[in-house]
Amino acid sequence: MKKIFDAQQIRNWDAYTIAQEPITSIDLMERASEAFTDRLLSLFSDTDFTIFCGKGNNGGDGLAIARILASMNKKVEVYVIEYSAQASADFLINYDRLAKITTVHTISSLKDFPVIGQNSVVVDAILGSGVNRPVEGILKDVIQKINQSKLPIISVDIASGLYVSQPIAGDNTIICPDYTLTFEAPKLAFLMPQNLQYVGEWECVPIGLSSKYAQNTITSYFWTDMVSLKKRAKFSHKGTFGHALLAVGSYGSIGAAVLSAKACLRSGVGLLTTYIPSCGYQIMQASVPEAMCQTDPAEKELSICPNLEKYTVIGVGCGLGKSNKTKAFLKAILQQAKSPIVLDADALNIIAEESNLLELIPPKSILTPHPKELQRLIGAWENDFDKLEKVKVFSQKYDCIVLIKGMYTAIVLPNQEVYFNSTGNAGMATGGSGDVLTGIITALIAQGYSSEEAAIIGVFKHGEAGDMAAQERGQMAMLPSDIIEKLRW
Ligand SMILES: NC(=O)C1=CN([C@@H]2O[C@H](COP(=O)(O)OP(=O)(O)OC[C@H]3O[C@@H](n4cnc5c(N)ncnc54)[C@H](OP(=O)(O)O)[C@@H]3O)[C@@H](O)[C@H]2O)[C@@H](O)CC1
Ligand SMILES: Nc1ncnc2c1ncn2[C@@H]1O[C@H](COP(=O)(O)OP(=O)(O)O)[C@@H](O)[C@H]1O
Ligand SMILES: [K+]
Repeated sequence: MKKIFDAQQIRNWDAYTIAQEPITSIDLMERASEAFTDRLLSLFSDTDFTIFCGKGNNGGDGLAIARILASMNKKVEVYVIEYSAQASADFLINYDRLAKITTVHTISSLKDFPVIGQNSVVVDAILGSGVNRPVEGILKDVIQKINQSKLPIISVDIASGLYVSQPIAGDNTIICPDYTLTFEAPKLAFLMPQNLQYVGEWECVPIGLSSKYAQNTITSYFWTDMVSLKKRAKFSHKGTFGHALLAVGSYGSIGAAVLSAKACLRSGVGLLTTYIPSCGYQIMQASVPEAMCQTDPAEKELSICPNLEKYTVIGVGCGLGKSNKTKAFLKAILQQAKSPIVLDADALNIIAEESNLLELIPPKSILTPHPKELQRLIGAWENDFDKLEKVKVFSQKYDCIVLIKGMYTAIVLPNQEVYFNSTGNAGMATGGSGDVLTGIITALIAQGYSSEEAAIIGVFKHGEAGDMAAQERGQMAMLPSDIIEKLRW
């Protein structure tokens, strides 16, 4: 698990490392630039480099990177954009160091903009985490020119012009990089779908910032890049791992019920009962023999709430449909449940339509909407940051855990913490993947994980299995069933 910090916290992290390691600020810049260059060269070994620098520390990095590349006999051209009379101290030191070994060009107006060789990659070191307003004048012109260059663009730390943890206001001009190599930790901006073009592929380059600072600094944003699991006790028995009920399926969607059931069983549940419409009985018994199966008296839909007493946890919604009878069933299940419920798909759509049901959601329930379902629940949003804020309000108000599913699924907790998931791929964007997730999370709660843990771990393992399936079959060929088959615990 990594913490995600805002721009001010990043500045403090830098300062804390300098004071505590101790290391001078210029040496820290050198370390960052060396780490960046290492990774840059592993991506682009046979190219020339054209580096555009601002006059703050991001520009200072650019100058140091240029010097390191030049010392390796790489062909490098460096341009400093003269948008301000001010320059940071470490920029000036690196300027002097570089000017001793090569020419440093300046760009004061667009006529200074170079013709860039076609074998070059562009390194964007204009503005970093210090950006605090939209770019104008020569900065804007240069950024536009770079974006038009059609050459690969690699941003140092963050694309110039992009805010670390704020939405973009108006029509800002921002570098559109192919890659962002960011220092130490992910930035919130990278995880917002609306910023895709301003991030490209991204990865963290470790530069040895203080781990103590990271431990002691409070944030509400986290990046889940690993999870830890409870050990399965040696003398355990099936009763140890809970009895889950999956109330799922309707005529034409028994497949959703089967997928959620299989995923639940592949995720360590002690006992599973599926509660499905009668039409699904034979399908379920034949395809998931490990699950017990109870049927609703209605042929094609769920209509009556079964006795819930013996169940540790309930998952409801996959393939449910929204008939009036099913709405009544859902209301009854919400009223009778004594513990958190995992709510997915049509269970969420019904709740969105019948807002009086919101108050009935048991505390610490987990809601797993995809974007459309989320919009039905919370209404439209202005941008991804606004969406996050709206979900936080919802989560706190109804004391429930809400997932914003998709790439980097966000798990929003009632205490206002948000966990962004690092696993998963676009091969999972196919009907049934969400049913698999519901089964996984339900199984984890059955085994005694808290709702918060179950959501974070379940989403991570779902994505991890999806990544393995994609590796084996390719994103286009993989099926939700493959995700289930690839689950490893
Ligand atoms: N994190 C770390 O630990 C490490 C970080 N390092 C590096 O430092 C970078 C952050 O450096 P930084 O703070 O000097 O900010 P940076 O982005 O270069 O901006 C400079 C100045 O520009 C200004 N300005 C802002 N917006 C503007 C605009 N639109 N148009 C015009 N001007 C604008 C604003 O000054 P102002 O004009 O407001 O006084 C601002 O202060 C970071 O991204 C990373 O690359 C590494 O070296 C080592 C370890
Ligand atoms: N581009 C993507 N990258 C990573 N994960 C994705 C992507 N698209 C979808 N997923 C994941 O796949 C699942 C899809 O869920 P959902 O849309 O509810 O599917 P369904 O309702 O058909 O079962 C979610 O867990 C989501 O996070
Ligand atoms: K940059």
